[in-house]
Amino acid sequence: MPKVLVSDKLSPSAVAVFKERGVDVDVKTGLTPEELLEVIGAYDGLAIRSATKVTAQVLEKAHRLKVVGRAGIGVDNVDVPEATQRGVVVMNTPYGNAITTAEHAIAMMFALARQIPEANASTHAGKWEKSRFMGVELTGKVLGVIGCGNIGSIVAERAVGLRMRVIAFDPFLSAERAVDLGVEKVELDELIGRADIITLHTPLTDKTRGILDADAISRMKPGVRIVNCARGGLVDEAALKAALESGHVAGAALDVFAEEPAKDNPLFGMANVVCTPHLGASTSEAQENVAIQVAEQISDFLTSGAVTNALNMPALSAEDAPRLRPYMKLCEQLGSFAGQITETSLKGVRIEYQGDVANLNTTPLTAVILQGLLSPLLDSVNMVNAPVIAKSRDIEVKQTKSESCENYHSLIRLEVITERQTRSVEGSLFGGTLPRLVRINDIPVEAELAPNMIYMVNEDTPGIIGRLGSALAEAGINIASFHLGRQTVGGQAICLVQVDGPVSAPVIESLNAMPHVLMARPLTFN
Ligand SMILES: NC(=O)C1=CN([C@@H]2O[C@H](COP(=O)(O)OP(=O)(O)OC[C@H]3O[C@@H](n4cnc5c(N)ncnc54)[C@H](O)[C@@H]3O)[C@@H](O)[C@H]2O)C=CC1
Ligand SMILES: O=C(O)CCC(=O)C(=O)O
Repeated sequence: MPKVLVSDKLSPSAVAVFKERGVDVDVKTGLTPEELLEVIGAYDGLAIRSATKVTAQVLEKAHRLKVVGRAGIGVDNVDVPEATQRGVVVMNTPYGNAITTAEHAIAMMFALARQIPEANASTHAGKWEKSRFMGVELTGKVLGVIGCGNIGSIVAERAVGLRMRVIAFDPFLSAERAVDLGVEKVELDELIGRADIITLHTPLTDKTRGILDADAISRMKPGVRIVNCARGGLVDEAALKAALESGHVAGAALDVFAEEPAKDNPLFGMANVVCTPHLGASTSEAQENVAIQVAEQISDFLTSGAVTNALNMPALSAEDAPRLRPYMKLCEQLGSFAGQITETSLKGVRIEYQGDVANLNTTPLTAVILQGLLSPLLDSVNMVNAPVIAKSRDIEVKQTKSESCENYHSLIRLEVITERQTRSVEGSLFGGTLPRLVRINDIPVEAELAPNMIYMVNEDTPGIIGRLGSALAEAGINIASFHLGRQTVGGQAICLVQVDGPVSAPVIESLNAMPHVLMARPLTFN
């Protein structure tokens, strides 16, 4: 039974989902980084929010870990490239807390416009400072939304409902979507110059870090207000402080900070700054949504291989997973066959999906082919990191699909280009489930791939099979099955022999030394 660690505070519904779906679960919140390093090796899955930092060090110790699930959106607390390298799938729950976070941004905007936190504190203190808290109306004001994805677009819709004029900057916002939302799509400079209030809803990336820096702030309208419910690093806090002090920025509402937990921030204590401790996603509804969603996603992945909302792996629905499973096996074997007979460095890979298989989601199949191909050549390759490894090694991967297929319901052809030659291998499913090799280097053959095999290429002359049989008999190796194929009479021939145990290097050497043998290799398959 797969085992999952819940290391951040998640709704108890998550535990119920794990149990229902046959996953063993431990809840250990508040672990120190050292404690996490000690326990992580025992788990197949890790469910987190933002407190747990899934660092390279944690991943190094996580020998069994297959999946990290973030109950939320931002995964800046997970070393995703390192997870990918180690073949760990990283998932998030992209929609579950979007409404809640958008509502928090709207609440922050009102809090800022009407100075509600300060007025609240003053009233509780019995001061009744009615004339001190003069606010501004939001109706008719220009709201600049930076990042108009799930959350930004909900904020925009709500703001339109408040009769604000909404302008948005997002390189991926289409003109049609902008019209649907009732927002005006603008460039960043224009937004900065026109907005009365700016709200941020982008992820923190190398491009967005400091998107509101001193220069951007200096170009804003005097009296502008800034709301940040996305990530702390988007706004330069020192520049914001200076602009608040000078009065150029009238106020800021911040749910997120450059360093969190934020215990000591330069903006704390300023009169015109409203702060919340990263509460954007903190409603019971959102936490219930993301906890259930992350538990479902992790469980499905660990029990059926279904991949939902992964950031480093193609999606694979629970419906597709069983249909792809027999092809996965075939693809792994085709890749592994090609990898085991490849000696020089790989330049390119061409994959053709023909027939019924062309109608399926073939991205995971390509990932498995690459896994099979690279595994004999490199350590620790799996379907998560294989495409990344191939890319990092400049191996060009091309895939084509064709619904027509001559002799089979489905055929998968893999062509591997190395420095010295191009080899191909083709396979199909017999009876819809049984993987079979049907062609090697365009020579027809029909073979099931078994744990121990010998692959031999030879000249098609009499006596070869007899000598091969004798050599194996002398070495005490029992032959389970024999598969032959040839290009033309007297041309190149191939032979795939299934044997009952591993074949030693001296036996392979003796086969390679036989006359008319061009190549003999031991092969192993899972
Ligand atoms: N305060 C909180 O508790 C929460 C904060 N968040 C933060 O909100 C962010 C946004 O979440 P979603 O809207 O769900 O993500 P999303 O992926 O749906 O939207 C992000 C948008 O930002 C845009 N974008 C990317 N780079 C940009 C750039 N350089 N300039 C302008 N736009 C750019 C993207 O095109 C995308 O449309 C998350 O990345 C997360 O960091 C999310 C949930 C809760
Ligand atoms: O889990 C939380 O409270 C933070 C949510 C968040 O920042 C996110 O989903 O990106």
